[in-house]
Amino acid sequence: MVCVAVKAEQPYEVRIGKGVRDQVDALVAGAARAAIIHQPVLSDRAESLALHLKEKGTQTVTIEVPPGEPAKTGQVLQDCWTRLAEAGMTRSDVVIGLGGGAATDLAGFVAATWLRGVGYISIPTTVLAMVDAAVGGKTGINIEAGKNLVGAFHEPRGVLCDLELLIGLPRAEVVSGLAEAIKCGFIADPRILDLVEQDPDEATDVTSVRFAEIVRRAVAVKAQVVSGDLREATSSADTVGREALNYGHTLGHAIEAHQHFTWRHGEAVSIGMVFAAEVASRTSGLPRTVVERHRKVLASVDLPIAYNAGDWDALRATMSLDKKARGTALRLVGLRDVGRVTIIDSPAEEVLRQAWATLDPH
Ligand SMILES: NC(=O)c1ccc[n+]([C@@H]2O[C@H](COP(=O)([O-])OP(=O)(O)OC[C@H]3O[C@@H](n4cnc5c(N)ncnc54)[C@H](O)[C@@H]3O)[C@@H](O)[C@H]2O)c1
Ligand SMILES: O=C(O)C(=O)C[C@@H](O)[C@H](O)[C@H](O)COP(=O)(O)O
Ligand SMILES: [Zn+2]
Repeated sequence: MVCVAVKAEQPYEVRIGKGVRDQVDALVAGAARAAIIHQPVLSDRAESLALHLKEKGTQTVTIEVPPGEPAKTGQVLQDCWTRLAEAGMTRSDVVIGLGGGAATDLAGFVAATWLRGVGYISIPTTVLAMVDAAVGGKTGINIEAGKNLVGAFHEPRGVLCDLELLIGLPRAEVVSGLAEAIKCGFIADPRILDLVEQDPDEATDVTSVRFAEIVRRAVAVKAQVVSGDLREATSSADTVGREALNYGHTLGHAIEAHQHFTWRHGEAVSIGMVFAAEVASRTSGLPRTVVERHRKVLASVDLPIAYNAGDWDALRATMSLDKKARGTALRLVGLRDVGRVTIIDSPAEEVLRQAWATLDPH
């Protein structure tokens, strides 16, 4: 098993291995009640975890939420609060999030808001949630106007990644998670790019050694970046903190909103990274070879690299609600080279349009 430490007010570990869900006991210790918020596909596992905890003396309630983005809504949040009230959850009790990133984002936000904050344990069950969503304490929900516009920072007590849970995960979901791993490759660890490029098929095989190394490396990047800038508070053009993890997300999130949250997050981020690279090649000296490397490595695992379903002006307006924007200035994460992140402050509208035009598949 691999343990990756995250520095926070209360430091915690991301544990990656097989059977790590058995380790939940130590994290629940001291809580009289646990609420397990899970996606429908995990209902059997949620029930067996609940039974296990009951046998150890912890009262449990299981709360099933819709699969995917429909879980990240005000209505579902409110339903969860109602269930916690019915269960009599107190400040010494814990919420457990079991599922993909949509479920862990929601469950973390439930924990952040219930009684102004109770303990939270994350058990991610998708690639994307393991390498990204479950780590770092960003929690929240979407509103129609945009992605994750309502949320809080609330760090988990621990993150348990059981790679065996990924067996049976649809390939499209595996690949969506790889988009975030590839992002980590471009911003910090080029070895991840090598691992995908050398054998894209094996990279998408969740039972392979190659895949396990990609996951470990991506988690290490996420943990290191988050540990250095927990609240996304420090960034300048030369020293970029947690905002680096938002590479590809300014356009990516706008696409998700315009597609009414029906797209996979990683697919939208994939297009967003190509866009950001195209902008960076015009503003920050990113070599064209690196821009083309984006297209090649993303396409090698069947991630989308083109987009023609959008009205630019509408997408551009949504991008203004990106959380990195300050005042009227759009701020984009860019690269000077692989592993050299920069902030592109107030890019010229013409440059954005040019980068947008390169996404046209025709
Ligand atoms: N908080 C963060 O730092 C952060 C980081 C990255 C992404 N996110 C968020 O994460 C979300 C995307 O997460 P995701 O890609 O995991 O999507 P998801 O949670 O929607 O899960 C994808 C699908 O896989 C199913 N699923 C989950 N586990 C499964 C399993 N073991 N086997 C089979 N099916 C399974 C789910 O029911 C769902 O239908 C987005 O909302 C995104 O904004 C948050
Ligand atoms: O952890 C972070 O910080 C990230 O930006 C990781 C992203 O992959 C993730 O999608 C995050 O939820 C986006 O954050 P947001 O602040 O733009 O909503
Ligand atoms: Zn993301």
